[in-house]
Amino acid sequence: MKRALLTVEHLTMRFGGLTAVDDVSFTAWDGEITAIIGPNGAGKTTVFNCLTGFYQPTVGRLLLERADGERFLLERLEAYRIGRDAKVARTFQNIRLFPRMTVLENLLVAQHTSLMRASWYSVAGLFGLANYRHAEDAAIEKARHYMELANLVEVADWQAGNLPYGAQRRLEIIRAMCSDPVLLCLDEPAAGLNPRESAELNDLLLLLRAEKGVGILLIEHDMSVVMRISDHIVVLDYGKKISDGTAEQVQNDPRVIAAYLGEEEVA
Ligand SMILES: Nc1ncnc2c1ncn2[C@@H]1O[C@H](COP(=O)(O)OP(=O)(O)OP(=O)(O)O)[C@@H](O)[C@H]1O
Repeated sequence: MKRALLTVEHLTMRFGGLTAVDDVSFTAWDGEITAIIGPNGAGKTTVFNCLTGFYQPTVGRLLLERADGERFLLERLEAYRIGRDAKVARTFQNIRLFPRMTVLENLLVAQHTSLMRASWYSVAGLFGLANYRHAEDAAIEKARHYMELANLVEVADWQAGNLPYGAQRRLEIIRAMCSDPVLLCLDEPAAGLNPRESAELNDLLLLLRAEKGVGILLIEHDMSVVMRISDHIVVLDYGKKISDGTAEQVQNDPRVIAAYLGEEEVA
């Protein structure tokens, strides 16, 4: 049965006289891929920024309900608690890896918090404590597992900044997964990718959904990605929600065709 993971109610964000997001409500279901689409300036990134604590919404309730029953009102949490406690992870439009670290090191840094906890936040923990060694082994194993899913094992020792662009995008996504999120928010993950890299991105996101059951919320302009992998699409235009449904429903919605997609792209 479907379970609501994120329920957005009446989200409104004003910047002075400009209403960037205007009374938007939608649900993202657990274990599903939900896309937020819309023309430039429609308010997509602002929705993400409200969800991840960069902006305090002017109005609205952002309820995250985890499978264990814990509930979080994201609009009341500071950004670090949205990541740490509510388990919402995010990537950005521009890639933010550590370019001089290797692929593996990027994935281990992402698990820094659990490693520090195992070391009891003290250098004593680093010298021979079984607890720490186990945590370190587990972190390497988790990194290896995600590198396999993202087809990055062979480049584990490459500096991240030397990877092809598509591989950097996939690394960023699996780095976010290393924090065990329940909701993964991806801001234009296909931006700048060639068709082959977009297909590899699709494969990775479908694998993460199938194997990890993580809920994915993505902003994307690339319709070859959106229409192929999304379970559910929310369309914004001038800050308002104009459509909400499956890829087929949204593609056939005259308001979407008029506002955004254009008949050519729909075909
Ligand atoms: N911090 C801010 N201060 C003032 N206006 C802002 C701010 N952030 C966003 N806006 C405005 O809010 C509107 C929505 O912007 P937003 O970036 O959310 O759109 P978007 O749908 O993500 O666009 P794009 O597809 O181009 O990234 C735009 O008019 C933008 O100029």
